[in-house]
Amino acid sequence: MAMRLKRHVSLFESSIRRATVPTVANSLCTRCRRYASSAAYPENIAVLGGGISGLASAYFVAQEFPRSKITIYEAEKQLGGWIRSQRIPVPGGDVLFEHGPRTLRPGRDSLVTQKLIQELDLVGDVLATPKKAPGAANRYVYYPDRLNLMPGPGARPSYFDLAKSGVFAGWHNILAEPFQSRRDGSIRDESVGSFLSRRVDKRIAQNLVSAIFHGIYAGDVWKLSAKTLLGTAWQLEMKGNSVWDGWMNIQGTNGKGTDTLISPHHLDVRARVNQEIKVDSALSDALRDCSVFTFKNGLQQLVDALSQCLKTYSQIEVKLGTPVESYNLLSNGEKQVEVTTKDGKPQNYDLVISTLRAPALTPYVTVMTVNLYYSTPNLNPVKGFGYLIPQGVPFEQNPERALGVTFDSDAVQGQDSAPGTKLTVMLGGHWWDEWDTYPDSQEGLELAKSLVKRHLGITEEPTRSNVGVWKDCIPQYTVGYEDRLRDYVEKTKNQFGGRVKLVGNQYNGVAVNNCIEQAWMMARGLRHNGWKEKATGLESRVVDEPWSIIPVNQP
Ligand SMILES: C=Cc1c2[nH]c(c1C)Cc1[nH]c(c(CCC(=O)O)c1C)Cc1[nH]c(c(C)c1CCC(=O)O)Cc1[nH]c(c(C)c1C=C)C2
Repeated sequence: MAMRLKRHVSLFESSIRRATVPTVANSLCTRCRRYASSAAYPENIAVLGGGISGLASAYFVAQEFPRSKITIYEAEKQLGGWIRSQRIPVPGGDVLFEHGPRTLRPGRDSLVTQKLIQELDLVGDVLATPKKAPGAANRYVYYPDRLNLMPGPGARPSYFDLAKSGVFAGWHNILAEPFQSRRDGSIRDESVGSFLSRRVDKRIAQNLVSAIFHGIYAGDVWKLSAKTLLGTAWQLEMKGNSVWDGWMNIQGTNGKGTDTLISPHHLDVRARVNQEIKVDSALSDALRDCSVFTFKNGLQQLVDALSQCLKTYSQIEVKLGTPVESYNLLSNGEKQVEVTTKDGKPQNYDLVISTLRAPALTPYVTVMTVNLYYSTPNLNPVKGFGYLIPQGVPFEQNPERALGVTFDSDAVQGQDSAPGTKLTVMLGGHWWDEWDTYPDSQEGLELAKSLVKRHLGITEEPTRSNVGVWKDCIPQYTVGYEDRLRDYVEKTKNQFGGRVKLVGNQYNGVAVNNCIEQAWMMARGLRHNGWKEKATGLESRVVDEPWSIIPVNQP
């Protein structure tokens, strides 16, 4: 703990040094700082929402502006949003139940998360699952009435069995893709399902790709946006007469092997991350060749370490159980934003970072997670990461409306002190769209037990279980998202003159890594008077510029 605090203090001091040099003149004149237009830094900042996006925003903004007072408003009594890990006592020890997000991916998107892990001194607590471990390599799709092992590094499925099940039905039509004419240029967007049906085969969307979209978005491929979620293929289609032709047309552009396309926003993020983020070898070695990673006490360890760290900053105040009702730009000439909470009196801020939901931008889905622990080890006859259930599975094979099951005792090892078998059944998502009420805990448990009995043959009663309903937890980037985002960014910029910055899982991806990266980008953009600019922080995300061609392996 002492070491952690020392590290925070030294980071804090170096931030103060960096921030003090250009602000000396203004810091001498506190009266000047009262007026936002001439102030060197925002005196009062509000962060709306205490999930991972809000906490990471407060952390990175505090590094940029060590003299600002930062208030975090959180509606719940607890920080961290739906990242929630719980230790449950069981006979012979305890086990960790993960209710929401459970693992992180180690790719390029995780570099800012890695920086955070280092600064919070969590490197020694990282648990990485090697790519070749059965808990990573064996990924299954349930179709139509059995588990199918998917091909991948370390997994050798029987191609005969795969062909027989029909899970890959329609793939041969990929050979005809180059001969399908490209879309009409006036089409602004379409669903993932429609795009795949048009370019390849409807069965690919129904029986296979919908499973992957269940695993990430718990969403419906017939509603999710191809332009947003299959961006590269969507762009390539218009670079030639087909996706394949577009791909061939961009090859050789850089003269350095295979080329690909990258959006202006991702190019910007990549350049800044490469320039500024350095990861120590201790962490990069720990994450080399790993498929996913988490912490000894689950993902909540990251939230807890971040919250503890923020508590050591005297500039930060956390208001729990304080839902924000509204925020409005004041017309007092000082460009301040008035934040009104449910019970409190309004407070004025020079800058607001909102991670709150924007209902006009995306709908949400609700997911039920049912954690099951059995004290019998190896109860599950299948070893692996888990399985996903595509939309094309017949109703009688999935009357519970489940999305998939993770095999937690295989996927992450080193969190539990008691042996046994741990699974999580995920239900609902888009299947529950328009539902007014959801199954209660008892019904949820019964649904999960009936599913694992039919799919995995597990009939034993779980020793411990937990059921959670996460209302509106995953935003859905549905058809037309890019246009709605552009309008929303424009409207927010004009309405608040740039004094409201936008961060969260509604903008640049739903993964924890995406949220942390975006918080860092936002905070970084506040430098050098960036906080005063008439911008929301998402301008590069909605810029109307062509995608760039870069080598696939460009760092
Ligand atoms: C707890 C429910 C969640 C579901 N999706 C997410 C959560 C938190 C968010 C999410 N899940 C995955 C990603 C991809 C990238 C990443 O950073 O990890 C995101 C943003 C991956 C994932 N999660 C599960 C699976 C099978 C996958 C697929 C890809 C892979 O092979 O890693 C588990 C799982 N998550 C959800 C369901 C329904 C589910 C089922 C087993 C919804």
